[in-house]
Amino acid sequence: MKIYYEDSMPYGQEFFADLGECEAFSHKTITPALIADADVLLTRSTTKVTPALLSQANKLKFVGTATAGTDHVDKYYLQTQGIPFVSAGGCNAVAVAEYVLSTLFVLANKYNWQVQNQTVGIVGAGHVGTALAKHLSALGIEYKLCDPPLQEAGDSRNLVSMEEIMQCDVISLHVPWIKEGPHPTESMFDANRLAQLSGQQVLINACRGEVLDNDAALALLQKGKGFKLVLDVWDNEPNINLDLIPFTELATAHIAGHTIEGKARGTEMLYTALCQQLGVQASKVLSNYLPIAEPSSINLHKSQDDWSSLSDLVLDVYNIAKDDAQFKKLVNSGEQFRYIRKHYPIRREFSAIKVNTGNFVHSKAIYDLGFLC
Ligand SMILES: NC(=O)c1ccc[n+]([C@@H]2O[C@H](COP(=O)([O-])OP(=O)(O)OC[C@H]3O[C@@H](n4cnc5c(N)ncnc54)[C@H](O)[C@@H]3O)[C@@H](O)[C@H]2O)c1
Ligand SMILES: O=C(O)[C@H](O)[C@H](O)COP(=O)(O)O
Repeated sequence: MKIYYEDSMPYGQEFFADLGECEAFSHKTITPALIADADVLLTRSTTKVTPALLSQANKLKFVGTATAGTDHVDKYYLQTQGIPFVSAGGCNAVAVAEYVLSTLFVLANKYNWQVQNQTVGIVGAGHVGTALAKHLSALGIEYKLCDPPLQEAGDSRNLVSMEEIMQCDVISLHVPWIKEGPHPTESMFDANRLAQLSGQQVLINACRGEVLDNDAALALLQKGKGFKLVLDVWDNEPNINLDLIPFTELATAHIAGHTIEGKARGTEMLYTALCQQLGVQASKVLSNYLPIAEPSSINLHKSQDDWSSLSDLVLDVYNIAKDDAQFKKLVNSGEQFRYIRKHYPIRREFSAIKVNTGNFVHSKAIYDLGFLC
């Protein structure tokens, strides 16, 4: 059996080698001819899985993406061909939640806010939205969730309208890119909605660039409309509108989900699904491969107040300001955008790090964030 996996997938060889003959490919050089003998195709979001790409893969039996987003895959085509398709929803939900938390602490330090006094509006209450809500809850930060599809499906949580979300201090977007149907998300934040934001409000987009009209945002910001924009994802990646960058508070190269755990969990999820498809017992687990974090334990800083200690801890483990500075220094083309993503430094999730909290008053919050005791 021939298995092709995208080279940006961590531990691809380790997970799949026992299941067949494995070959890594780059999204930059993959062609229909290269994967003509594929039984299995495993990608990340950088490979566009189109009928054209699969046109010679006549014995393809399984396609998987080790990502949460699936907009790069022609799922309808796979269905018409009877080819099973699997994605890795939830693999990087915690990574994105930690990205948003880091954003909150960085902006709180910059603008002298009390982070605990902010209300966060979460659009999309799926894996990422729920993980973010859990993190905010651990810290006692108020949040609201908006998800009309889940609301219609009878989700038991207290889901609110977009109008209520628009009143929040911070709005964080966690929906798939959906072009049509009853709840499309493409340009959900269009010129009209963006114009309703005040100068104090923060808008974070860490889902898909096309959910927020980048041109409209730029036009408003150029006119002095002062909402605070944080972008991890962009229209038309990797060839993004570079003019927008100076108007962002924080900007990164679509790396919100790029912890080692977030990426590798995606590989593990595909491995489990492929084993199931093949009727083989899954015997490998991610914990066999993940390296020990560096450092693997942290002593809580003795800061002037409790919230500073929490802020210092979160920013010690992941400080988005560093990614923002690197991005703004380096990015000047689509190629550079890709380069920054490919060479993203090792980032760990809170769950890889033990915190010695001593008798810190918020020890429970720290463990509820996922840190090890
Ligand atoms: N930047 C990154 O690194 C990164 C990482 C993970 C996911 N993502 C993106 O974020 C998206 C969400 O990820 P997830 O794992 O939570 O997916 P998910 O499928 O678990 O959740 C998405 C939620 O959005 C809701 N939704 C759909 N249309 C909506 C609308 N019009 N208004 C409000 N809610 C709506 C759905 O009902 C669902 O509950 C992914 O599709 C992916 O594109 C980006
Ligand atoms: O959808 C996802 O899971 C994320 O956007 C993910 O981070 C994409 O990662 P990539 O395929 O670009 O490595």
